Amino acid sequence: MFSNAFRSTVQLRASVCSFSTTRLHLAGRPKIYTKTGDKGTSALFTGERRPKDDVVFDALGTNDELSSSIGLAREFCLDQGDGVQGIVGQLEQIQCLLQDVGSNIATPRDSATAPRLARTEFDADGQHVEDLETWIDAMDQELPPLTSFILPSGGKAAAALHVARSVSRRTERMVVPLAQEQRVDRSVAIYLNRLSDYLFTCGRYAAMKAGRQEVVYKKPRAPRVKKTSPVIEE
Ligand SMILES: Nc1ncnc2c1ncn2[C@@H]1O[C@H](COP(=O)(O)OP(=O)(O)OP(=O)(O)O)[C@@H](O)[C@H]1O
Repeated sequence: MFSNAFRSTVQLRASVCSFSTTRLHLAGRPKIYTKTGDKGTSALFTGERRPKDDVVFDALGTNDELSSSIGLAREFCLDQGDGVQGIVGQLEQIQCLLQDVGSNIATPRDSATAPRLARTEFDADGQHVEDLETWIDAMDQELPPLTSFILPSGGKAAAALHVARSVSRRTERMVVPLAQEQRVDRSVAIYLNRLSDYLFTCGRYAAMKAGRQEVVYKKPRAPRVKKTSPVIEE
């Protein structure tokens, strides 16, 4: 299941790829369904087809979930308004970059042609990671220091940002093995790693701006053991 944003970008990108020639047309208008995926395989940007349970599609699908969960968090930030408008703009930029992350994942670095590799390179100069770090540091200046574990909480925007953070970590887990095998650029794994720190900080920041207390971890009390009178066996 794909978000419309993901579909439209993938299909836009697909239009420059060889596998787009299989798309069905109705009165000159491309249809959203090609039916080419019905047999359980799908295409990479190189045109290569693989089973849909291939690790590449796991990574692509999880990256899509990440963008969707950021989209939801962004909507909650918009609703919250005051104090988090800056985050809204940043999240939109990040969603655009995640489309580029998807292109990188869908273009195996170990087999794609040089022009395709160049077109889908991600964050070669580390600027996108640096932007995340700048945004994290700016929010940290305003936040109270962390003294205990916090639980995802602090209002709808903050809690949704924590969901996005955990999806970001799952995307990273899918991408790391591909990066280790040099099938995805290492910069993608680094970006996802920093993104989860950014989303964590955003969650705390949104809670603070909403005037909400973050729920902190408290060690649950051990159940009290009932004292029973000794059983005297006859
Ligand atoms: N289940 C999936 N999970 C993650 N990525 C997928 C999945 N299915 C397809 N993809 C990737 O997303 C791109 C766009 O998805 P799309 O749904 O158009 O593919 P399809 O299932 O092969 O085609 P169709 O839906 O037209 O039969 C594909 O080219 C492929 O790279």
